[in-house]
Amino acid sequence: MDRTVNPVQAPAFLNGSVFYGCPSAILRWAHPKCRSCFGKRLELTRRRLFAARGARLYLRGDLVAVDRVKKSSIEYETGYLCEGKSENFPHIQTLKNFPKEELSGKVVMVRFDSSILLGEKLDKNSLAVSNALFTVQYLLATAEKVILVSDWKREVSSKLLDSQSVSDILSSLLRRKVVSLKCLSCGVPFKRELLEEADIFLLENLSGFRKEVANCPEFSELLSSEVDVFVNDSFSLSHRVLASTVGISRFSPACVAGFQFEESLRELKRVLNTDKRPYIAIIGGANIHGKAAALKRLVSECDGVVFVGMMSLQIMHALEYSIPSTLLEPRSSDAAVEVIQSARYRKIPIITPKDFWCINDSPGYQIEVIPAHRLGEGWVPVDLGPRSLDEMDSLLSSCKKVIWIGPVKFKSSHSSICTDGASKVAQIVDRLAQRNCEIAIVGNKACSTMIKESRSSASCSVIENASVVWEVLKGRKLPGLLALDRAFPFKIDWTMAYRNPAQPLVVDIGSGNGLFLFGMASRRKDQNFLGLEVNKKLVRRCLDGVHQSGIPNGFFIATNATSTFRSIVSSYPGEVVLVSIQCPNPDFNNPEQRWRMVNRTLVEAVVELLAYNGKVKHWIYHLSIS
Ligand SMILES: Nc1ncnc2c1ncn2[C@@H]1O[C@H](COP(=O)(O)OP(=O)(O)O)[C@@H](O)[C@H]1O
Ligand SMILES: O=C(OP(=O)(O)O)[C@H](O)COP(=O)(O)O
Repeated sequence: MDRTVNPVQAPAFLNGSVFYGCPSAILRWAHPKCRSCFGKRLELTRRRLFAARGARLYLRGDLVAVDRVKKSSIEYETGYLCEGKSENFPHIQTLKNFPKEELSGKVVMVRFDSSILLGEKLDKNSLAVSNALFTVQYLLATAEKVILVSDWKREVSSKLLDSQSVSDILSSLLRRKVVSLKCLSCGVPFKRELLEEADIFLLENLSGFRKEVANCPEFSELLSSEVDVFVNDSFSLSHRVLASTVGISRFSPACVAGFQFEESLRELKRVLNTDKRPYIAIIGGANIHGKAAALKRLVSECDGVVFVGMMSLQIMHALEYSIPSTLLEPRSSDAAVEVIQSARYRKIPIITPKDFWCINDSPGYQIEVIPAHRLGEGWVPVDLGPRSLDEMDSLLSSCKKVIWIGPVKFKSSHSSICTDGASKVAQIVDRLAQRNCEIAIVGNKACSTMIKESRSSASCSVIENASVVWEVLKGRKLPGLLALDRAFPFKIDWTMAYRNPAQPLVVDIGSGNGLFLFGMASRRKDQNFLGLEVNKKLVRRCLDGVHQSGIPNGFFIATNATSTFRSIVSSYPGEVVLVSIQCPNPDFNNPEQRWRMVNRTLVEAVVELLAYNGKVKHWIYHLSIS
């Protein structure tokens, strides 16, 4: 793929002349506003820093060098990284918008979603299946070779699914011979001649490779051998960092979303839309502690919350109902109290079941409807009771949007007893759909119950993999999505950027007005300097400066460095010896309000790409990662 994209649509200005007297030269072209603000800004930043209590930052008074961050020394934040309340989904590259002529004669790899194409009950008429098949058929018609890759359960309904049987299933779905290709287990990149045999191939089952889950760069590189364009069509894996979805974007000249991926992203946006009011969330499932951040967000956006699964018992415990300790989840009480407090603060109803179908622990157990306050008497809830369903029905009757996320399910070894609470919730929701209420269904069990019970033709937004939605609700970025960021240049022509692109590279993230970069570049002619800055105007001005001064070792790209650092820097032919991050937004006190430049995605990419003995520098203060 030879397409070169300059993200600022500016030519690379290199006229061969040498750049002298850097500081004054910079001040000549730097915007007057930037000049006068610069000192002030640092002072303000310093003050903000002191104020940021609890943040693990300390001042050093000047530029400090930190030894290369060792992977083992990083203790990643295990809580949620809130990066703004709105999703800020990146504008991804899509197959639909990818120039057809760029596909011609190319080898394209499709990472498909086995839960769609190899599902036990495959419905060829479903939108997901037809979109997934369309991606492959479209590529068969436009590209030269198609390589399919996925992970799948080795056994489905006691039938062993080896690569050959999956090839056969795919052959019959696509009405085209799919040939199995065995190259991953040998660990050697395959030769292009191997592709002469057919038009479409299937690689081995990725679930057999630990390097896939560990996102090993060598494995991503192996996967991408001979691949010109990578198409990700497995949206349900977007919350995970896999070699075949995220790592591969480092090695593929172009990465785009397939038709099914694009449609799922659209669906996700519809699910999260909060325009219609009143908006009620029906929340099922367990693990209130792990979902605390997501629940806080739902409570902050909804006009009412109804708990229908194990989480309801944790909330009820915090509301001082007597709940047997065997039904309480570890570390659940703080999260439950926070959810209740947030709901009270917003004066929105928080509904827990008023009664349950329960079994007792006596021999030959009985099943009965028991009011919520009697749960402590040896009764074990197995389903929602009729009063609970009636209350839900009346609360929902006037709402205009409902999200149902998570199963109506209680922890019980007697779950085979079918009292059908989930079906009754689905019937309530279906009646709302018929009355023009916008419906979003999230999670496998909620979706399958809804499909079974739906009598209306009204459409619902559906996301089967609840984890993706929970992650977004927690405020996390989806790594699978970031890997398809449209801002990713297909390929940077480094020979246009630098006179000698083999020199060691220094990257300044958030290069702003370029002062630092120009200063360094004039002093160290033996290194190249790259500024990554999100503000396009500043970048244009910096590129003008490069042009006017003829500096041979400085270059700037307008981009969101957080999501594109990996893709841009990984294609640099030389070593990355220094990454400098100056004054990253220190406003830790109110993370929800601000876009955080330094986050897990960026730190991981820096750690991965920095040369051995490379350094990370912070201006004014040092961000302690441990
Ligand atoms: N994700 C990002 N990618 C590239 N540059 C960024 C990003 N976020 C912020 N910047 C740039 O980094 C510089 C410092 O940003 P920031 O710490 O937010 O300070 P300020 O409060 O001065 O904007 C600014 O020039 C800003 O435009
Ligand atoms: O919908 C859900 O599960 P499901 O897809 O099995 O029905 C849950 O919300 C998923 O939450 P979990 O990821 O904590 O199991």
